[in-house]
Amino acid sequence: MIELRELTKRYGDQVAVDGLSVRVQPGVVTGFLGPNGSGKSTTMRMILGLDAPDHGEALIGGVRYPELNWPLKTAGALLEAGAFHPGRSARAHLAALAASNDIPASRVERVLRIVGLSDAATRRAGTYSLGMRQRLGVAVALLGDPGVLLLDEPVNGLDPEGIRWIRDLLRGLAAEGRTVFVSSHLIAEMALTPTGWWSSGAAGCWPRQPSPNSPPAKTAWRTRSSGSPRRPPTIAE
Ligand SMILES: Nc1ncnc2c1ncn2[C@@H]1O[C@H](COP(=O)(O)OP(=O)(O)OP(=O)(O)O)[C@@H](O)[C@H]1O
Repeated sequence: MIELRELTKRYGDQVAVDGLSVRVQPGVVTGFLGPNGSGKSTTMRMILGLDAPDHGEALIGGVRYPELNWPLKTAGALLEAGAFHPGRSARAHLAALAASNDIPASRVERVLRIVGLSDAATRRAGTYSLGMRQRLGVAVALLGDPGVLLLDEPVNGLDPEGIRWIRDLLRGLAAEGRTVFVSSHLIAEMALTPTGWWSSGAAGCWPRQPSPNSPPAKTAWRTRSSGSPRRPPTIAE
C-alpha cells in the first residue's frame, strides 16, 4: 500500500502539491488524474524520494522510499520514457540494474518477454521508438518483481495495440495483489484502465469494493493552492 499524508510541495511561491492525503490500496489499479501541471509527477517523485516534500510524508508499506533496503524489489516506477543510455541495449541495461540490485539475472529475460522486447533486446536503446522506450521503462519497473508499481503517464507514445497491452498488464498486476498507481491527464484512459472506483470524503478517501458495473468516480484532491486556474488531479480507482 502507498500512503500519502498531507503531502505538500512548493516551488518558490507556487504550490505544486497541497496537503494530499490518500491510501492507495493493493489489488486494484488506482488512477491519478489531472491536467498538465497539476502536480501528478511531483507527487510521484516525492513518493520515490526524488523530491523532498515541504510538509507531510509518503510511505510505501509504512516505509519512506529512501529507507527501503532494496527499492526495486519493493516499488517499481516508470517516470519518464527514454532515461536510458542510448548506446546500451535493453538487455544490457536491465542486466546491469539486476546485478546492482540483487535481482536474479533470470528476471531480465522474463521482463523482456512481458513487455514484448525479446526480439529487440540486443538493439541499442537509442534506436528505439518512443513506444519501445516506454516498454523498456515498464520492464525496469517490473524487474524486481515489486509489490508496488507507480507509472507516470504510461500510455504516452504507445499505439492502440500498446495501449490495450498496458491496460491488460496493469489489470493483471493488480489482480496478483499488487498496488498499481497510474497517473494520466487523459480522462478517457482513466475511465478504461482502473479496475474499480473511489468514494470521496472531505477528510479522506477510501475505496469501496470494486464493482465492474460501476462507473469510475473521481475524487478531487487538492494539489494546488486556492486561486489556481488549473484543476487539481483526481483519483479514480
Ligand atoms: N523542479 C521544478 N521547479 C519549479 N517548478 C516545478 C518543478 N517541477 C514541477 N514544477 C511545477 O509544479 C507544477 C506541477 O508540475 P508537475 O510536473 O508535477 O505536474 P503534472 O501534473 O505531472 O504535469 P504533466 O501532466 O504535464 O506531467 C507545475 O506548475 C510545474 O511547472
